[in-house]
Amino acid sequence: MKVAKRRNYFDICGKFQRFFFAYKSNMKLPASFIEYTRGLLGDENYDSLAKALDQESPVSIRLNKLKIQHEEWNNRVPWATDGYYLDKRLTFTFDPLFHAGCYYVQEASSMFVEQILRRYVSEKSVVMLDLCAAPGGKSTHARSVLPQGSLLVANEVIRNRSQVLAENLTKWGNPDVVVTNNDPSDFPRLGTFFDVILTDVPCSGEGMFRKDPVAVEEWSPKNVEICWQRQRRILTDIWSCLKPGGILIYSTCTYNTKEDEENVAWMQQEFDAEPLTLDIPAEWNIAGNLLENNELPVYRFLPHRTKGEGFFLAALRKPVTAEEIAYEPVKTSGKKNKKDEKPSATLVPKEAVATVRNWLDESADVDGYKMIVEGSTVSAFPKSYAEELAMLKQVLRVIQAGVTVAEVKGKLLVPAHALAMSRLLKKDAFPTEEIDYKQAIAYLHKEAISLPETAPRGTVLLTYKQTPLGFVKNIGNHANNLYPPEWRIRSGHLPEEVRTL
Ligand SMILES: C[S@@+](CC[C@H](N)C(=O)[O-])C[C@H]1O[C@@H](n2cnc3c(N)ncnc32)[C@H](O)[C@@H]1O
Repeated sequence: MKVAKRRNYFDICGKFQRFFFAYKSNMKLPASFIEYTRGLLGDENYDSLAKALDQESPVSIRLNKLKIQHEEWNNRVPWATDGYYLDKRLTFTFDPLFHAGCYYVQEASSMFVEQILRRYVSEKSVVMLDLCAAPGGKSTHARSVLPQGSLLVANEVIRNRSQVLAENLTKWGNPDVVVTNNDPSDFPRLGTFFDVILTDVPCSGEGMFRKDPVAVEEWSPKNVEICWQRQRRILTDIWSCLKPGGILIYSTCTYNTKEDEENVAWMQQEFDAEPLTLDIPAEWNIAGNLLENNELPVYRFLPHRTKGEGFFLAALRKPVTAEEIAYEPVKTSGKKNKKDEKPSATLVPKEAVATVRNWLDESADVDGYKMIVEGSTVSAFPKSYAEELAMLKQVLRVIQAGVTVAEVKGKLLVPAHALAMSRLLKKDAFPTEEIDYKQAIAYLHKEAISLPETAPRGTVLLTYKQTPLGFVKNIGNHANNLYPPEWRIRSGHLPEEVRTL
């Protein structure tokens, strides 16, 4: 479809007042949003959009192929290999398979990122940055789609959100991930480091109005202004980290052209970037550019045309002739401080590292992983990216790298919960006990579990529907629960009707 091209923002918001609407929405939307968006889309399209915003949001999930082997189900999200619409919302909090990382609850339109990755990032392994990554929808998705041998750096500037990001990526189970907690302005010292950068920037959130009433409350024309300017600052900071020939994916969940087309046109001009096109089946109903006299290839999801929320995406390539910028190591004063004189004492004996290595699955290319000992923990990280990790650690606040495999606690070597979630876990490294739904929920509440008399003593891996859920230490009359306390289900109320995958 061709929707009406954009008129001047202020013409529409300020001078041009309407008193009669062909369709009046039940959702209370800000008048200036209605005026502007009606001008942008045209009456007919705006009325359809308003109607769609009064419907319930579709529910969709993305399955994790590392954990669930599935035949193709009905109701697939057309642009995502493992994305599915559900008829009804599941009781996600009370579904053990959700906590085991078997699926991610993700809005369908935003799964479109997959199309760019499959078209432009499929041939060789890459180092990809997801700059604004929490809670991790697009990071977990990218991790499932990137070519084998790629490294994903997932960053989130807000500290507590970066913990949620780390949790979701841990549950997703792919070890080739680094999680950082930095402002975009911290990155340029890395030089031209990344082959692919995803900037799913903070935006005015118009596309989320139906799902999130707070987005409506927080919206204002002033906030739109703040957003597009902040987006340009973020893009300026991060563009210098993209390798020549590298790809930047830009996305928002908003409709206005200031944060969308105008920012993409600005990048094209400012950075001499090449906009990239995709061949999209017409029946997907994805809309294009809404700016007048502008043919930039951009991909817009409008809830009355596609089953999902509002979403915008464009991709640009950095010229291959662009300058390569070297990484700038941190300069030290030359004086050694006390901390530098001795490497920090490790609390992990060598034999323990050898034991831990045996917990990893040989069929998962464990030889490609280096065991890293820091303080009392042992992690596994891809050897081929050891140098990149050292640079990232110099420049950024790395909060997680690879998979934590074990921790030494006193004289004990305790397997980490992240190992239970990881594809690196050797299936027979620990005795396992299959538990039922009631026990699984008790485990996720971090309650003590009772295992059958026949269960072995010591560390036991609990599985639910044959999927690893986490470890316990079985001491006979009960088993101590090793589930991370900060991840436990906090709600004590179990709904009467529970719908699980
Ligand atoms: C649209 S959300 C990201 C959603 C995420 N990509 C996903 O798919 O789950 C934008 C993120 O940007 C972060 N953010 C806020 N201000 C920022 C800034 N100035 N620079 C970078 N990121 C910022 C927010 O905390 C938020 O997590």
